[in-house]
Amino acid sequence: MAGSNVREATLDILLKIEQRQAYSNLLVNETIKKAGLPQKDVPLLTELVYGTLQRQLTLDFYLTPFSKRPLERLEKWVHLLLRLTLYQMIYLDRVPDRAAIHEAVEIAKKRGHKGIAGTVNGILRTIQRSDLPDIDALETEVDRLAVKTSHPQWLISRWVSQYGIRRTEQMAAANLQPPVLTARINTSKAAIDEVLASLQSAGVAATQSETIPECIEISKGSVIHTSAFKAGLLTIQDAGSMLVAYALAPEKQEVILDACAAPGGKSTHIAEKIADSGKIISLDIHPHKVHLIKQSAERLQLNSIETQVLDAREAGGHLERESFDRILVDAPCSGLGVIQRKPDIKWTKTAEDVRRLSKIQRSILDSVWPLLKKGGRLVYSTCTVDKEENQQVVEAFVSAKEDAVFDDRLAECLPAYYRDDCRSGMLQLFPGDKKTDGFFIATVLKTN
Ligand SMILES: C[S@@+](CC[C@H](N)C(=O)[O-])C[C@H]1O[C@@H](n2cnc3c(N)ncnc32)[C@H](O)[C@@H]1O
Repeated sequence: MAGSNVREATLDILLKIEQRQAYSNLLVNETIKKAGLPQKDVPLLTELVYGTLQRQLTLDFYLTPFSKRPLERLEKWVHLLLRLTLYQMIYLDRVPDRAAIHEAVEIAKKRGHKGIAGTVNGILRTIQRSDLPDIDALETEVDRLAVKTSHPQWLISRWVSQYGIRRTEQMAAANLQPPVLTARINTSKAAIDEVLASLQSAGVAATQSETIPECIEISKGSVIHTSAFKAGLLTIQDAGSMLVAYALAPEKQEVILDACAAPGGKSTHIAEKIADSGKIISLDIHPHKVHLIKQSAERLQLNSIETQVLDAREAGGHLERESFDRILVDAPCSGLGVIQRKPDIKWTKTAEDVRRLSKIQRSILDSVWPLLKKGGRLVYSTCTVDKEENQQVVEAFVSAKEDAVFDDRLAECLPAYYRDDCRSGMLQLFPGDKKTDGFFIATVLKTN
């Protein structure tokens, strides 16, 4: 595929994301599969889609003074083509500016008319000759940080009010870095060294993580076509997610509820931890997603997982009271901790979504609580850093239940590297801090 085709494919993906037709990660994977892109083009396509999406606010800030029309009044594809090209001019050293501009003009000629190609050419060539506008001239610290790190202003002010400016700077900067790709090895089936060697022979470069025993960090190559993956020796999972099974601390033969389980990353980890003994009931509200749990369990040859399509807010009325030793609520959330992997989240989620989700999270907790045995442990987790979905949900829940207390043995359950960050049965992980996504884990005990 020639360079302009990669850029056209990128433009199509960006347009679909803009029209909210799908999430970035799904579209990139689907396009790679469908278009049968040669392997050598995949890194460039991935970089162009994610890079342009990640940097879009900064790019628009730079483009604005050079466009006669306000950017939002340009045809959408023209606006996206300008963003995509400016991204290459500013952030991709390996693409010469004139090549990026030439490709853009060719695409504009093909998609539009001569006039549009001329406008695109004019804007980009003027930028090439000029100084970019100065972000530091913006009035407030929040505005400067928002534009510099390309995050919506509302989100930066929200993080500043929740965590202060330092932490916000750190998170926002980390979100612009390429994410660390990690996988979990099923160490009951194979030694890490064996799996690493098998991956290496398949062209995958990976090393064992220094923080979580069964975790490997992948620096090159794709694992899903390897024989080790097909044999069920590993699962792609973020390091933060791996900590959830630690926090739950399941024991052999126990009966466990995973209330929001698809695609099954944590259910399968729990099953691996208890050597596939006991029973894990894995619920999800979406039938097609429940299918993914089944597929994972099959690939990993795990028999202890039973799936059910069920709204966890109604689980209390469908499952037996006090029948579970442990319950995991890995709740639906805004995903504001995984912007590094899914940059569209920062442009699509709103403060209203956070509020709406926090109500769902609370009602799931309320519904499953009666199902937990006395003395049992519930783990609440999310992949967001927002306090309204994390501490505030779980603190309000615990204070509303007479038989619920935070379980401050959380730290003991976790690998040493994470222990100091636990506070009264809760752990908030931040992007850019401990090589994980932004992730929250709370442990709650049901008193006798
Ligand atoms: C954070 S994801 C779970 C990820 C999963 N635990 C894993 O590790 O692979 C949240 C899941 O909750 C599901 N969900 C959303 N609302 C739900 C509800 N009311 N009841 C049950 N599942 C729900 C979503 O379909 C989604 O699969």
